[in-house]
Amino acid sequence: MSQPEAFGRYRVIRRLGSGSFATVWLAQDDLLNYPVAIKVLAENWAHQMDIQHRFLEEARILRQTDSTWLVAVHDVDVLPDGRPYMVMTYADQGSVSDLIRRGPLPLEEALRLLTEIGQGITVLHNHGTIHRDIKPSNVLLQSSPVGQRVLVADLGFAKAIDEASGFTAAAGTPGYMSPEQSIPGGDLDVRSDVYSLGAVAYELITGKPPSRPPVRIPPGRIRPGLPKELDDLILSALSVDRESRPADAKTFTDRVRAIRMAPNLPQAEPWWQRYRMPWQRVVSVMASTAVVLATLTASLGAPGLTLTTVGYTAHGLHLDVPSMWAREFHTGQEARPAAADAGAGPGLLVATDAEEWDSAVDPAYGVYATVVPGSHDLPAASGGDPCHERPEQRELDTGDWEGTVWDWPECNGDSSFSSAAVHRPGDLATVYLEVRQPDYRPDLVDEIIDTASLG
Ligand SMILES: Nc1ncnc2c1ncn2[C@@H]1O[C@H](COP(=O)(O)OP(=O)(O)OP(=O)(O)O)[C@@H](O)[C@H]1O
Repeated sequence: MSQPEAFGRYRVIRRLGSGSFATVWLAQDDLLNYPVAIKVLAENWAHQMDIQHRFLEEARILRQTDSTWLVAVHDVDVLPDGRPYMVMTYADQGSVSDLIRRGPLPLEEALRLLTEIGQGITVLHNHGTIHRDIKPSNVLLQSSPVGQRVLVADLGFAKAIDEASGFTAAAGTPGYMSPEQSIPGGDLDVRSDVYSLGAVAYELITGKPPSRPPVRIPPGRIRPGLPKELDDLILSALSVDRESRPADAKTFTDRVRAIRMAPNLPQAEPWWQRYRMPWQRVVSVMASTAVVLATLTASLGAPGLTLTTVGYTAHGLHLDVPSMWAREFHTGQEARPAAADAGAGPGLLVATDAEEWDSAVDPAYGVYATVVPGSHDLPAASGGDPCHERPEQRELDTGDWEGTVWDWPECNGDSSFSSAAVHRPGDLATVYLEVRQPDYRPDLVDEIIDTASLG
């Protein structure tokens, strides 16, 4: 769509973005000397009466609710070609999704944002409206004299359109939508929004949305040190059974506020996202955990990734592992039976939780490594199938290390698992490794292998 000069009295400055159903423009109200955001329904939808009706309905709700925590609609009109548009408050600081991408938020900041989002949704619930598409990209941010405030936007318009246009597919955004939303025509109530609030809370705190329901990993597993009440609240909001969720946005928000106001709110340093921190901060965090991590040092490996060097002196094996996994160390950890059958003896385990390393329900993230002397091959290393399905097998050559990697991109739902048997040309020893990580990143597996050294 080419840039129009103006919508009515509003002079267009630039396009802010497009969604599935509309384009949003930044414009200037020259009369009042104020910037506004103008959302114009896309041409292909604009001539369907039911969709026009929904568009205006969204504008009406936002006009009527007129809340500090919701995007305000100042005006609506129709262009000469029939496309309706609404004139909204301009959110000049992007969205919560942009904010999360920039790095981990201090817990206090995450809870403040969550409280404000919850207040916005409470206003909608009091108005008898279900948002239906709460996610970080639909929560906008605006500068205010006291800092920054949240503006909840986009009232589930996409969902409304799907219903209005008779699509049978379920709509919403995976990761944020409640299980009942994935049933086309499923009956929804305010507790669907409570589920999404739980998902947004999960992402604000851990940096990533929860897995598909049922969600089994509490946020405190990814960001240790969270108040237990917060873990419990988020998991209850994410319950598959909506009877187990907080009754509405207000109940949820009141509980977040109480946790935030409690004396001695912990920092709950975000281990999982530490690699996103600025470098200086990484150094100081590493220094403060050096006692726990014994003789380890921090180094930067892949762009943006903080690695901790670990050594297993029994085998002269050293390798770098992501610092956020290096919480517990076990030397002498038994190899998986199939690997043991192929000659792998006990090795080094570095993980977020050594006891849960092999748990199918709630696995820990980390790296297991051992050395098999006198061997060039470990054909059975992938056996024993920790993930109950066939792995993807690939050959690896890092320049230093050669061998085979077996990947299970989705291992029991909540993590990815890889095992590898690699050797250096000329060495009569094989290094056997396992990596369990939250997301499937084969590049990370390869990088860990690449950092290995023997001798
Ligand atoms: N009031 C606003 N102020 C500033 N930017 C806005 C405003 N409203 C929307 N935007 C931005 O405009 C873009 C398009 O928004 P829109 O709501 O149409 O779609 P979306 O939410 O990105 O996608 P979809 O509707 O398909 O889920 C987004 O990048 C959004 O952040």
